[in-house]
Amino acid sequence: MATLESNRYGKFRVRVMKVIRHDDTRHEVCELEADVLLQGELDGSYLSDDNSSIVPTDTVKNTVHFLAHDHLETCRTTFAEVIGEHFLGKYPHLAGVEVELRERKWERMLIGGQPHPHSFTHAANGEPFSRGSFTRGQAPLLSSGIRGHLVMKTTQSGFEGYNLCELTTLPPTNDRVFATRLTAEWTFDPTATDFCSADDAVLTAAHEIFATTYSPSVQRTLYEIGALAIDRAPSLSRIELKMPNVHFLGLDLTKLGRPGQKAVLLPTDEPHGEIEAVITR
Ligand SMILES: O=c1[nH]c(=O)c2[nH]c(=O)[nH]c2[nH]1
Repeated sequence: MATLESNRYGKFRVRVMKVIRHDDTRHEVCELEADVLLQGELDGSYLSDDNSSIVPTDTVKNTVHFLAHDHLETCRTTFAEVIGEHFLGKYPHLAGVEVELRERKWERMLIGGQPHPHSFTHAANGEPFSRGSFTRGQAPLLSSGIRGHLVMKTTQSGFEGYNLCELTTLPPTNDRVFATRLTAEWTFDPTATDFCSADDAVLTAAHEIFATTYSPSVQRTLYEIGALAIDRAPSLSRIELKMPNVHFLGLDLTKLGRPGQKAVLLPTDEPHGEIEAVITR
């Protein structure tokens, strides 16, 4: 006999762009793509032909557009909260809502060194996102993060003193290129309100550790980034970091008449090291 163990449904990839007009020519923008998943007393729609519990996914899409019109400012995480609370408030048969918002970041163009009031360029280094998990009767769980933020340093990184065995061929080094496609997600404690300044603090901490400290391993640098982020952003309770080691391999150009050269490297995508950790307060 079959049993319906769990179920949820919603609309994915709902896109929206809001122009916030401070006056005729000075604008701000916020472009998002939303995934919204609903859970609750919905079993009837799977176990019978009764659709009465289903808020159509088309309505879910319209809701995101409507809420964007009335409430979207420039803070993603706040808008995730608006969406989650709207669905739980409006539909008593829903018990839980999951929201993910991915942002396309638009940055003001610099024209003659001055930020332009209504012309923007895509700031494309990584995909910023926010997630909200809303359960009726509980405080919302909100997080923010970035996927695939590419950073590189060309020295002040090494890897030595690691485990050696008969399968080890890696030479130790105290001077290597270190590049990573940082993915991080930081969770806010329930009292947090200023999500955007926490986002800025985390990325600034990541850049600062990466650029200004010697890295003895990706593992160590990852931890130092997480620890400084927790220190600098008091509203964070937890940060999860993923730092693939994007290798640039030394090229042997001896046969081309350039023995021992260190300037020309081979960028590689695979295989890559994968270093991950969760750091909590
Ligand atoms: O920083 C590093 N951590 C590792 O775990 C590792 N493994 C490896 O081959 N190179 C590196 N570098």
